[in-house]
Amino acid sequence: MSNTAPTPLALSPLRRALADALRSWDGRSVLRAEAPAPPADALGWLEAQAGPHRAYWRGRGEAEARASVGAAAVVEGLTLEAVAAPLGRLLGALPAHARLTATARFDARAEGGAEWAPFGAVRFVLPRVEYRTDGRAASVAVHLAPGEAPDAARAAVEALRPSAAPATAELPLPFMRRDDPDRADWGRMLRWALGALSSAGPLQKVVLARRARFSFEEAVDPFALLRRLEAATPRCFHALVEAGGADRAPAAFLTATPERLFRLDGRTVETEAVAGTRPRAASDADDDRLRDELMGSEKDRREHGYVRERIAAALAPLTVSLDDDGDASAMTLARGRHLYTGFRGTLADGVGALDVLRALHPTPAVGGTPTPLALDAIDRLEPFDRGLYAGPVGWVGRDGAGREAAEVAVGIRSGLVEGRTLSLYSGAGIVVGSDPAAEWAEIEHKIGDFARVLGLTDRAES
Ligand SMILES: C=C(O[C@H]1C=CC=C(C(=O)O)[C@@H]1O)C(=O)O
Repeated sequence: MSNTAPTPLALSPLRRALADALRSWDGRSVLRAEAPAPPADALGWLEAQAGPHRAYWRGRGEAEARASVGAAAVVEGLTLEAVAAPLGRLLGALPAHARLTATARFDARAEGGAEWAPFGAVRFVLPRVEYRTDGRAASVAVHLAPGEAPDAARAAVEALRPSAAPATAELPLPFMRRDDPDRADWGRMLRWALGALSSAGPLQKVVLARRARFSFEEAVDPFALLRRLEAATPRCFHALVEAGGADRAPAAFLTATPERLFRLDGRTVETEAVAGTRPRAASDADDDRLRDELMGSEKDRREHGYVRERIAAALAPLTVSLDDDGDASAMTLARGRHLYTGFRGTLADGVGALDVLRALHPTPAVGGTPTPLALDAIDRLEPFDRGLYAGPVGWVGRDGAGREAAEVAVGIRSGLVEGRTLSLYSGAGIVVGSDPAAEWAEIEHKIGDFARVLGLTDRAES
């Protein structure tokens, strides 16, 4: 892949595309002017740009990556319900290919930690400038929101910077690690949860998470980190979202998640239950044994079953047809395996991406069963704010034919970079029969993707 930059000369097509688009713009819809650009590494392009709302997205198994900077419009609020009306208007004004980046806190009701404040609760952003490439061809697009002055787009085009060469330097090693909860508190949390699960009460499953916070001598480069994570975690969604930064470096949320919350292509919706876990092993024989153990585990199937049941119940009122895979299969990742069941349906008339998002999030893969009781238990037991961890992250918008389209992942296997601090988050489903030590180890293995690219394997997996 070439790292040729969008030099001032290469901006001429975009300037012309913008001038052409402005001539026919009615000012009431979103303007998108797009022109070919030299192919570059999308993260390198993004790293070089200055401005707020830098974001990156590559769908699972997809060649195309999109990087964006700035905002032509931001729709945000405290809940998904609160943004429904303005979001609907903005989505209705989008042309083909245009997307809004989407993020939401795991639990909008939970009290937010200061570290997550820059990200807001629910946020949809129409990027000012977007770069997309599949590694062979590339383009740059600029947007204007309804009613905006054309100069906002012209200035953004002139402010574009040449791509940065991908960083090759080693990532720094942390000098300190702090776990919230620590092992003793994890034991106490699990005892409480297992007591509630085995009582006659209605709680059947709760997903409990941990945070491991690493301190470094120097600032962590989120772009270098994500670049290495992408290489280490094929078959995952990769996203980076920056927020804040007026008076200090912006915070960056990163995820390398295997789990899709949903995908929308016109009227077709796809989703999946992903729950039940085993690590992979180095030898084929051990790897096969662990796979068979997962597939045959009554406890993991139960954990998985709650997610399947909830997805089916949540989508039934929104769809005219809904099929699932039947039996669960194995989702095989670079270092781990999950039980997986795919769902595919056709949405009823009038149902859109936000309805699907509201119905599905949070599934019992990250919350529990029944959802409200599980959220209360998470709020009460976890000694940190999940923020965007396990929340929806992705995009909603239009495909190349102008149909409604969306892809939203579940922001697990994620981290928050704040200057010289990196916080890693992962959780595990707890049901009757869960073992606290095994669940601690499962989470340690899940944060291992990040830990490995940081050169921390021994410390993180001991
Ligand atoms: C909640 C997480 O994983 C979920 C997804 C797959 C398997 C899971 C499990 O087996 O516990 C979790 O439900 C996480 O990685 O933070």
